[in-house]
Amino acid sequence: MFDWPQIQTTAQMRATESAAMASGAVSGVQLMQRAGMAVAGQIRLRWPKPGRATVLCGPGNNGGDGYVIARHLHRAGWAVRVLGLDNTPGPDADAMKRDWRALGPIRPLTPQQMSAECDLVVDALFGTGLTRAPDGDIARILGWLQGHPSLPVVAVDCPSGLCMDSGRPLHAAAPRCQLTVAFDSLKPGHLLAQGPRLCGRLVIEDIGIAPWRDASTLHRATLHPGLNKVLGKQPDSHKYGSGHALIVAGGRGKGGAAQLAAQAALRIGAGLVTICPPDAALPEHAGAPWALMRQSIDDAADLSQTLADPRISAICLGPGCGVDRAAQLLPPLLASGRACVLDADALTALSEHPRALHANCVLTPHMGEFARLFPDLAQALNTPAKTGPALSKLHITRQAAARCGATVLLKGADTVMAAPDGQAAIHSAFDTPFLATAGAGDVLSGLIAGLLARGQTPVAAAALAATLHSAAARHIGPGLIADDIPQAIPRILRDLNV
Ligand SMILES: NC(=O)C1=CN([C@@H]2O[C@H](COP(=O)(O)OP(=O)(O)OC[C@H]3O[C@@H](n4cnc5c(N)ncnc54)[C@H](OP(=O)(O)O)[C@@H]3O)[C@@H](O)[C@H]2O)[C@H](O)CC1
Ligand SMILES: [K+]
Repeated sequence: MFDWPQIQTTAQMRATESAAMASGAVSGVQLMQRAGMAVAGQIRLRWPKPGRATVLCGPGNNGGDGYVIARHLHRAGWAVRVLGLDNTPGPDADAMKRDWRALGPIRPLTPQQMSAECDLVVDALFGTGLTRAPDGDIARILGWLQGHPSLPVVAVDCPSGLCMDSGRPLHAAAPRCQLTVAFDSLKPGHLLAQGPRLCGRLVIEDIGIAPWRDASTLHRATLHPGLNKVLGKQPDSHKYGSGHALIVAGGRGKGGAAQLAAQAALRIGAGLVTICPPDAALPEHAGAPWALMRQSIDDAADLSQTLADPRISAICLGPGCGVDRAAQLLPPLLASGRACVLDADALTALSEHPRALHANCVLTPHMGEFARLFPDLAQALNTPAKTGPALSKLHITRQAAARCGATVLLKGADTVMAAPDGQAAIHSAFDTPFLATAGAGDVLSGLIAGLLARGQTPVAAAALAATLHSAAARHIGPGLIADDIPQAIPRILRDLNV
């Protein structure tokens, strides 16, 4: 999707790594050397003056990376203490352990060996192989780190104790790291749930295994310069070439939400946008923006008649609409097969009166709305995570999309969108908490409607809209009100050279 970075699950990472090694192009030890060297390089870049490092090496290959890191930091003049286990790790990690032993001792991996007299801790305890909550001495070390929050921790691949498939900690004391250096690809856990808070600054290092990756159906939705081609228009374009979005509005005194959606659809470049309140509320929509067209829709028959115009390419139903009105308008809307966004009151109507959806629908629930539509999935996510891979927001969104046959965008600081065929994207925006404000969701629905009108596929429209929405919010910053977001879209488009 749009050249967005691939995200790989831990199972996919293992398969990629195995395929790379099976090809004979690279060995496990070489991969470990590259991984460890990359982390040491990132540490030296950010802490140019050599100091005192404690490297915590776990029982698997993550620990193997730790021994490589220790060796490189030692060579760069750092005073390095290594804490590791006696038991034999895999052959690659064992070889790296032996190389370190030629330079320095390995102390027991116990909390008694932890000392605040150091400048940096390297967490190479567990990576993608974590299957359960750490216990015993390792759990106590994690607790010790939690008790020393001012000590910088650099995570190798991920903070230990965090499930990389879900972003859910399997242990309450998973460390809050300053820097995480991950290998080859993002994993879902870097972007979901607690992952972003625990990872700190995230750097992905290429270790040369990209050619062996399976084509992923999961991407990170993010702003990048290539989007200018997606969002740009041809010099000879005609307004109908960019589609016609219809935004259904609610009754008297309830038109604001639809206005926000309509302005967003206009700003993102739908050729025409018409706002459709019931006749009694039409006068309330008389003012600016003058680019917006108005047409009353009173009932299902009115909507059917309006949708007879094939140039209407997307409909947004739900914001400020009223549950009864949404329930009344859903049948003709769904029967038309037209691309549509179903939000707010349309989602409540759907949860009260379930209806067959189709592949051109985008549902945009927040967690509360999702729980009303898919109670079993929401409840499963609420069950504490004890083993990895733990159930994630990604899993339940994919399951919901497959079950209802429509694209589902599950909102949050980590927004997940999934299509019924499994295509999915994660947009992680933990830096825009001020987006949790009245009307912001209506703007998101309008952006999706505008992009659907312009011909984007449902999952692409949802992922692009989520990305532009948070970019616009970031541009405005704290103090933002939802009305500001559509106004900021032109600035984001200009920055993208659209
Ligand atoms: N992907 C790549 O291309 C590369 C990855 N590298 C690094 O390798 C790790 C993944 O290594 P792996 O050995 O698969 O896993 P871990 O190091 O995370 O450790 C798993 C071992 O620990 C055991 N385990 C799991 N959970 C626990 C727990 N709670 N307590 C104790 N032990 C646990 C597990 O064994 P079990 O059979 O007991 O489950 C494993 O033995 C990756 O993250 C990268 O850092 C390469 O170095 C470079 C290429
Ligand atoms: K780690």
